[in-house]
Order: sequence, then C-alpha cells, then structure tokens
Amino acid sequence: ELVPDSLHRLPVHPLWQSPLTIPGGTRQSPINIQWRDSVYDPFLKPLKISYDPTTCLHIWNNGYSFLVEFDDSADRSIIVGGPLENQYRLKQFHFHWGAINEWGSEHTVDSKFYPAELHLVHWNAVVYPTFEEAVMEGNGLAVIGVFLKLGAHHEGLQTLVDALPAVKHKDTVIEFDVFDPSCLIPSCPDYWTYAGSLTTPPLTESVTWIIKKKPIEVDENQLEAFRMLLFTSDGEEEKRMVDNFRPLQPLMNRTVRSSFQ
Ligand SMILES: NS(=O)(=O)c1nccs1
Ligand SMILES: [Zn+2]
Repeated sequence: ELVPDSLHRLPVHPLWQSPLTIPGGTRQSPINIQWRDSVYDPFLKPLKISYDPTTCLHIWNNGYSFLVEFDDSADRSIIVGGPLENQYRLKQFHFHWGAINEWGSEHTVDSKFYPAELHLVHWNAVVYPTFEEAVMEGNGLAVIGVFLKLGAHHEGLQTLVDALPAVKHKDTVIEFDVFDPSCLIPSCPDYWTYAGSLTTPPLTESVTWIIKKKPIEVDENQLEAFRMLLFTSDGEEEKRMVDNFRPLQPLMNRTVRSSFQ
C-alpha cells in the first residue's frame, strides 16, 4: 500500500526508485506498442519453443515478483527462430501485475494496459558462457512477453497459484519439480518484436523482446492470488506486492516489427 506523506507525496517503492531512465539509454523497455505503426516483416520466422518440464527447479519471491527458475546448465529448455539468430536457454519466468485490473502490464498495446504480463527470460548460451555475461550484451537475452486478461480460469496457472502462499514473503522459496511453461503461451503464433532492455535492475539494453499478440485468460481469484504476495520479508511491516511494473519508456529510434499482417 502506498501511503501519502504530510505533503501528499506517494513514496515510490525502492525498485521504481531505480533510475526511471538510464542515462544515455536509447533502447529502454517497456514501451507502448502502437499496432498501426508496427511493420510486418515477412522474413520473421515462426518462434520454436521446446521446454523440458523436468528442468523446473523452484519458485521464489525475490522482493520484486515471484520467479519460477529452471536448470539452464544445458540446452534442455530452449527457444529458436522468430527474430533470433541463435537458440536461447530458458532461465526463469515471472510476472508483473497491478493492484486492480485496470493496469498491471509493463507493455501496452495502443495505450491499453492488461491486468498482468508474463515474462519468460532466456539467454544466448551459444555466444556467452554465463547468464550474467549475456545480461550485458545487446544480443544476450530474449524475453517472451504474454499478456494476461481477466476471463476464464487458467488450469495451468492454478498449479503456480496454489504454491504462492508458500512464497508470501521476500526471499522465501519452495521446490517446484515439474512445470511446462508452454501451457502459459497462447497457441496463436502472432507476435511483435523490438530491441529493448530489462525492465528491472540492471535495466541493461540486452533484450530482444517477443511480445505475443494474443493474451491468455485468467480469472479474478488467480489475479488476487498474485496480489496477496508481499514485497517485504517475514517480520517486517507488510507491503503488498502490487504495481510491480516499470513506467513506459520512450520509443526513440526504434521500429516494432510484427510477424503477422
Ligand atoms: N522484467 S524483465 O524480464 O525485463 C527482467 N528484469 C531482470 C531480469 S529479467
Ligand atoms: Zn519482467
């Protein structure tokens, strides 16, 4: 909860106190995707997603979001094709969401917010020896963004939601042995892609963004379950984990390409 001070200023959660703009940044994320300004690129390939559900390791609350992390010591869960020159290894996925259903996503489409957004984070293990090094390079990361909209119950998401009470507080973790994140990705192949950055620290300009055009549907109880998580550690004054999305960044000299006409 953000409580105004005596001057009616709302405190900004530490994460968002990070520089809202990176000095000299020319390819920051998130951005608004103006559908009519995106350019169809017939040379974009279909994105190929091959995840091994047994590479799933655990879920943890890192104080910004909840992350599901994967064993990325080999090429067992990878994506290839789309706008990508190499194949990229899945490291983790996480979400961003709002306090209410009117906002919560990081990217917007024609200035419309979705209530939440899923990020599946992959790194270029063909070229770089570690994730930490890939994070610093222009072609180091590929993140698939999937919008969540309010609608039908999502069976696949529910197995995640059922585990959230165990990671309510910052720095708590629970083992999570088998999960196939492809159940969270719409079957429609259409996506937008553009060159951008991480939206949380270190905010480095190392991400090829692949934003799925179609959202997945989740129900109100599932969104509420995200909102019962806490930014704070056990024993601290509770701060609900909501509105963990970065403000929109300037498009500058970038074109968003679409894989569809
Ligand atoms: N929200 S994000 O996917 O851009 C990200 N930030 C840090 C690691 S992954
Ligand atoms: Zn993210």
